[in-house]
Amino acid sequence: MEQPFLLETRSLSHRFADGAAVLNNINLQVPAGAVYGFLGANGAGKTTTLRLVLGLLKKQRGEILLFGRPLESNRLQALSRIGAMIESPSLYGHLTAAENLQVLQKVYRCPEARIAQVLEMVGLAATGNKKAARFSLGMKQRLSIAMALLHEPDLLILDEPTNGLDPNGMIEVRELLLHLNRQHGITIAISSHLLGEIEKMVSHVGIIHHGSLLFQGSLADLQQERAAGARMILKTSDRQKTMAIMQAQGMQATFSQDAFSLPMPGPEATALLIRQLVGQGVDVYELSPIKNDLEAIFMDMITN
Ligand SMILES: Nc1ncnc2c1ncn2[C@@H]1O[C@H](COP(=O)(O)OP(=O)(O)OP(=O)(O)O)[C@@H](O)[C@H]1O
Repeated sequence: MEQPFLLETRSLSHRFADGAAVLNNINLQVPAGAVYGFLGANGAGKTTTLRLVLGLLKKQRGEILLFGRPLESNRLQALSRIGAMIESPSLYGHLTAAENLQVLQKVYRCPEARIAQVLEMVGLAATGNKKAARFSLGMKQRLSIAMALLHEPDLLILDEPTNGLDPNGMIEVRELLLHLNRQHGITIAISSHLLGEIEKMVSHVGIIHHGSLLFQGSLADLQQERAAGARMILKTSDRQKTMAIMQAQGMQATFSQDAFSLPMPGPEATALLIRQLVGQGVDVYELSPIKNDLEAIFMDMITN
């Protein structure tokens, strides 16, 4: 039977020698063909997870499966199918893009023609004699991605590849990754703390918080989950009357910082609420849904 996940972890946990557990039972599932966004704030445990997956850290508890087989019994073969960028790019500034790639091409012993191919794939084919030190940060990131692509991997694992980039650089990298996924069929796992940025490119999301996976699924699943828990903000001129009217309608509202927050009612219940408020002389200053993007979902998930 074909294994549907290129990367999977089961109950992966980790503790550094000097401290508390940093990963608790992480069950990542990266389907073939996905762009999987691994989201979490700084220190949530993304890099530790990715380092474990690549065998850069010694596994303590749980299982890691790459291409459907345990990492430990299949390490070299699995890693030969993975391109990774974990730490910030280590490029030779005094070399051109092609020369940087030549260094690795000799290590990997892949055909020299592959260099021109990957330069083309990442949009650096026209950089000629320009030294890497003079590249923009976005170009440097793309060159690092070219390095990760040199041995024709099926899976790219990128730790915060848009970190430190300006908006144009982020767009460049995002478009490149989408191109690699759609045109070259490469599955991508990308970590980020930039929620708005990643939302535009991922098909699947895993959200990690304090070492635990809070959510995993497709972007559509996440939005659905969010819609089920959608809330709205209500500001009026009279707190007591408003609360009484809402309670009479069976609405569970909370009040803080001069506004009510309540589960999004249906259109009829909303209309009735407004009619009753106005009918009892209460002015409605604001009635608005809480922003429904990944950022809001994430905030919801980490504050609840
Ligand atoms: N070598 C180490 N020794 C001890 N603690 C560590 C080590 N590396 C990471 N940590 C701790 O483990 C936790 C998770 O760190 P990790 O780097 O995995 O988070 P992250 O989500 O990748 O965040 P960032 O984006 O800041 O790298 C943090 O509390 C961090 O301080």
